[in-house]
Amino acid sequence: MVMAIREVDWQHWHGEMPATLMFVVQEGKVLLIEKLRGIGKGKVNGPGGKIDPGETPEQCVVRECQEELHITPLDPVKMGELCFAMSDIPDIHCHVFMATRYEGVPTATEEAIPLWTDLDQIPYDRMWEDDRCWLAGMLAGRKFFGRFIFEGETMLWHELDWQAH
Ligand SMILES: CNc1ncnc2c1ncn2[C@@H]1O[C@H](COP(=O)(O)OP(=O)(O)OP(=O)(O)O)[C@@H](O)[C@H]1O
Repeated sequence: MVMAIREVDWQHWHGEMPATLMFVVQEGKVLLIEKLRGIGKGKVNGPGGKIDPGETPEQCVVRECQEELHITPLDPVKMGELCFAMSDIPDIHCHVFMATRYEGVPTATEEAIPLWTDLDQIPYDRMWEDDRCWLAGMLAGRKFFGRFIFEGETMLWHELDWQAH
């Protein structure tokens, strides 16, 4: 069977669901989570979630880290944006941040289990497929803009632009 790739008019695309992700990096490790509920339950990802009405992406990513891990990232830096055209859930527009400092102690909650991960041991086989395209480059300090088409959990198409240095 040949699967038709969904046509997406990216010029006029608008992600119905704005969301965020945070990657705290310290001493050669990145703070990932095993996500216990919501979209991508069971997968490894950064902490993050949906932006509430009236919230900025930065406010959201700090709140989500507080809720999911009981930490407050300090001075979040916006690293990129991810546009996900999804097949079975609303399209997601995700704002991705990094931080090198935080307050609090990463703590397991009902939403997430913290996983300090060596930068050279990222468990891509337990993560969303798109992470293979951008996560390593971002952790190396590069800013990006990506567009992806998913059918369920399978990535069918992607396009990634890296900001010039
Ligand atoms: C398709 N490829 C993908 N690759 C990488 N990350 C992805 C992703 N698709 C979704 N994500 C992230 O998953 C979280 C969903 O948000 P989600 O956990 O459902 O939101 P929130 O915590 O607000 O949930 P509840 O409202 O409590 O259920 C959010 O960080 C979002 O950026």
